[in-house]
Amino acid sequence: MSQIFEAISPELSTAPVREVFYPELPRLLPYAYHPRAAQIEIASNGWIRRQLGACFASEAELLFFLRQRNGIYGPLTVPEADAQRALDIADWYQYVTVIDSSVSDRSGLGADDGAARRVFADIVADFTADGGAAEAAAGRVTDTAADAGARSATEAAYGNAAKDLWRRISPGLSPAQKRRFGASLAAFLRGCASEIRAKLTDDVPDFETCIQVRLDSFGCDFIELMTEYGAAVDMSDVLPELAEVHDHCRRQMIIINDLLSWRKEQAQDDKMTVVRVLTEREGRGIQDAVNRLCELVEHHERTYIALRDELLAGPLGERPDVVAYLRALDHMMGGSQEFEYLTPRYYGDGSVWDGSTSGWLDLDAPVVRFRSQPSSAAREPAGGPAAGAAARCPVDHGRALGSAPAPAPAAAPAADRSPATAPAAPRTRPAPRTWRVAVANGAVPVLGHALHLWRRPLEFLAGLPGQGDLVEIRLGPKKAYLACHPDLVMQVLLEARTFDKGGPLFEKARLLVGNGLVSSEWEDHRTQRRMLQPAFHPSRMPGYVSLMREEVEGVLADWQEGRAFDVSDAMHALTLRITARTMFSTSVGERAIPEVAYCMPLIMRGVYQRMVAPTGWQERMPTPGNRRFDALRARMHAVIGETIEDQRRAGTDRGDLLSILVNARDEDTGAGLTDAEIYDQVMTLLIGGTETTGNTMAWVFHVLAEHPEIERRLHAELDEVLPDGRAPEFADLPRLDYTWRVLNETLRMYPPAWLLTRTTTKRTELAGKVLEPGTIVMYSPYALGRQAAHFENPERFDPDRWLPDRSAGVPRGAMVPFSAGNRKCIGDAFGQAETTLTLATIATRWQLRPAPGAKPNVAVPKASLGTGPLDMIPTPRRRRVRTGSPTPSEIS
Ligand code: HEM
Repeated sequence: MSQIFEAISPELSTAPVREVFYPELPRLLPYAYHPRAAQIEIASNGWIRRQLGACFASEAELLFFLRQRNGIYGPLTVPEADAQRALDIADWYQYVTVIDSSVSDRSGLGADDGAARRVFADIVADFTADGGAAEAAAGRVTDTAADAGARSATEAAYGNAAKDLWRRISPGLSPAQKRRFGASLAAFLRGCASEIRAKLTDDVPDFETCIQVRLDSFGCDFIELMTEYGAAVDMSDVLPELAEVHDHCRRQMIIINDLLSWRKEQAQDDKMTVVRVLTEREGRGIQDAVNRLCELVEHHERTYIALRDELLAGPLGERPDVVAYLRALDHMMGGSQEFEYLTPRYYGDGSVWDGSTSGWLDLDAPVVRFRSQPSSAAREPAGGPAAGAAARCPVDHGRALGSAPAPAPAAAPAADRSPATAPAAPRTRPAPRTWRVAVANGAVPVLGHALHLWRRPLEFLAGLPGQGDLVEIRLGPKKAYLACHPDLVMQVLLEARTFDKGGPLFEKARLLVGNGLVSSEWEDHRTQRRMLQPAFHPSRMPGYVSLMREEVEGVLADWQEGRAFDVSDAMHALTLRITARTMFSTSVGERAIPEVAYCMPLIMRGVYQRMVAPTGWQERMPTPGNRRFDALRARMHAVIGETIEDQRRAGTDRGDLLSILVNARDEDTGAGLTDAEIYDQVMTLLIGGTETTGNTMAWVFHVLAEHPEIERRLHAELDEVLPDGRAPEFADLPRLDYTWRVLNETLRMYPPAWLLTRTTTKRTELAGKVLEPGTIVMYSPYALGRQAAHFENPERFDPDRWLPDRSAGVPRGAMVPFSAGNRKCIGDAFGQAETTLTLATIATRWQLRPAPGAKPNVAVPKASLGTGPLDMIPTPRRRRVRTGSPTPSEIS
C-alpha cells in the first residue's frame, strides 16, 4: 500500500493552487453515534491489527490506516444496534475498507485485476456456504498450516478474517440473507476488479456505467444487509418493493462519497468516480462538476425521503420490521455522510475535522479542511455553489449526465415521518466573515418603508442588496429583515425550524389557504407534506402531462388569427384548469373551475395589499373593497365545499388529488381530515399551481415578443424536436433544452414568488445579527435574480446564461424561484413540465405580438408577480421542417 502514502502526501509544488467550492448539502437525514462508539472503534482497530495486520507492508502503514478512523463507520451507521452487532458491523466495514484500500494501490491488489479476481474468488469461497459457512459451522475458523502454505500470508489473512466475521454474523442472518450475503460480497469484489481494470486501461466510463460499477464497488448490497443485521430484521421478502428507495439511497451515498473522496481519488488516478466522469468524459470544469453532483445528491436524498414516506403510508407501513429497517436506513445514510466529513482518509493524514461541511477545498495541499475563503486567486474556476440549483431535476436517469437536460420529474421534498426520523438540524455554517448589515434607505415616520413596498416594490427590493447583505425594513412599527446575500438566503431556507413559515405574507395567505401546506408551521407541515407527496410522485408525471396536453389543445382550438386577447388571463385560465383537473376529476369539479377562475385573481390582489399594509385596521373596516374581498372568499369556499361533499358522498378513490385528501388517515389515530382541512389544501394547490405557472407563461410570451432572435432559436428547437407540430409528450420534454433555458431565464427575471417571508421561532443569529423570536425575515427571488454580483448584465434576458459552463459560478441561493430546503415547491417538477409543454405547444403553432399600446404593468405586484392584463395578437406560425440534411420546407 505504499503508493497510497505517496499519493496522499504529494510534494508541495509551485503549480497554481486548485480549489473547489463545496456547497452545503441539505442533510435531511438523521445521524447519531452509537452509545458505545468509542469502545467499538477501539475494539475494531484491535481486531484489524490481529486479523489483517499481515496485509499491511509495515507497522507505519497499519497505523496510517487506523488513523483514518474507518472503525467509526459502523458505530455511526447503526447507532441503534445491539453493541455486539455494532462491533461485528464495524469489523466488517473495516475489513472491506482494507480490501478497498489495497485495490487503490498499484503495488497491492490494484496491480493486476486478474490476480485480484483470484484473491477475491478465494474470499468469496471463505464466506459462502462451501467455505466459511460450512467451516464455521464445524468450528474451524482459521486456515490450517497446510491451507496457509498454499496461499500468501495476505490471502490467508483475508481468508481467516472472513471466517471470523462469518462465524459471528451468520447466526443472525436468515437463509435468504445468507444467500444474499454471498452474492453481495461477490458483487463488491466484482466492482473492485472493474475499478482496477479501468485504472489500468485508462478508461473513464460514462456516467451510468460508472454508477453501475460503483453500486457494486461501494458495497451497496451488503450495506443494506448490514443495516438489516443492525436492526435485527430480514427484508428479503420485500426487496422488490424497496428497490426504488434503495436506488436513491445508493446513488445519494455513492455521489457523496465520490464528491468528498475526490482529492484522494484524483491523487490515486482513480477512473471510477463520477467526478472524473463529469470532468473528463463530459468536459466540465471541476467546479461545474461538483455543483452538478451536489444537485444530484439533493435530488436523490429528497426522492429517497419521498419514496420512503410513500412506502410507510402504504401497507408496508403496517409492518414493524419494515418501519425499523427504514429508520435504520435513514441513519445509515446520515451516518455515512457524517463519516465522510470526519475521516482523515479524504482530507489528508493528520487532518482533524473542525465541523465544517461546506467551503473551499484545496485539491493539492497534503492536509485540508473546508475553508471559508479560497486561499488562492488562481482557483479553478472561480465560482460558488450549485448553479441553477433551483432549476430542475438534473438527473438524467439511465443516460449520460451531459446529454440534453430535462425539465424532468424532480423529486419534491418530503417531510420526515416521525420524531425519530426528524431531519438533522441543517448544519449551515456561513463562513465567519464580515457581513454588511444595514437599514434600508428612505424610511418615513410612522409608515417606515411600507409605502415603497406598496408603490414600487420591485425597484425598492432590487436596490436593497446594494445596501447590505442583510437589510432591515420597517413596516410601520414592525421591523423585518431581507436576506440579500445568497448564503444568508440558504441559511434561512435550510434552517427551516428556526426560520419557520410566518411573517406578513403567510399571515395574510392564511386568509385564503388557512393552515394548508404552504403556510403551515414546522410540526403540521411534516404531516401534511407526507400526505400530499404521493400526488407529486414522479411516476404520476406522464399521466399529468397527457392531461396537460388535452387542456392546452382545448385552449388553442379557440384562438383566431389576428384576434387580440389578454394572454395573462388566458394563461391563468389554462393553468387553473390543469391544476383543477388533477384535483377534481368529476363534473362537480368542472363546475367549480370557472367560479374559482373568477374569484382567485381578485382575492390574490387583496391578499398582497393586506400583506404590506402598515397596520391591520384597514382590512377590518366595512369598506366596499373589504366587503367584496370577504364575499369572494365566501364564494370560493362554497364552490369547493360542494366538490368535497360530492367526493365524500361517492366514497370511492377516483385517482385524483381530492380522493387522496378525503381518504387520508392519521397514522396514529386513524382520523381523517375535516372539510376545513381539505379545503385549505385544495386552495393551497389551486393557488400554488395556478398563479405561479400562469404568470410565468404570461411573462415568457412578453419576453419572446421583445426578443425575436431568442424566439427564432426557440422555434428552431421546436421544429427539430416536434417536426410534425404536435404537442410534446412526456418523453419529448428532456429534449427541449433551449425551451427550458428560456423558461429558467424567465423565472430569474420574473419569479412569480417574488417576496417570501419567515418568522424566527427562537433567538438566533443571521449575518452576525441577533434576532429575537418572532422576527420577520424575508427573501426575494426577484431581488436575488437582479444582482450584478451573481448575474452578468442582470437586466439582459439571456437564456444561454443557463448553459452549464456559464451557470457554474451562480451561487445556489441566488437562483431560488422554487425555494430550497424542506419548503421547496412541492410542484416544481409539475410546474416545469407544465410550462415547458405549454410554451412548446403554443410556440410551435402560434406567434404572439403585443396589441398596440399593451405592456406589462408591475407597478403594484400582487402576492405573485404577474404581467397584469396583457393583450396580444396571435398569428399562425409557419414551421421549418428538417429532413436529413437541413433542407427547409414550409408547411402550414
Ligand atoms: C413556475 C411554477 C412554480 C413556481 C415558481 C413555484 C414557486 C414556489 C415557491 C418559491 C415556493 C416556496 C415558498 C416559500 O419559500 O415560502 C413554493 C411552494 C409550494 N408550491 Fe410552488 N411553484 C410553482 C408551481 C407549483 C405548482 C404547479 C404547484 C401545485 C400543483 C405548487 C404548489 C406549491 C405548494 C403546495 C408549496 C408549499 C410547499 C411546502 O411548503 O411544503 N407550486 N412554490
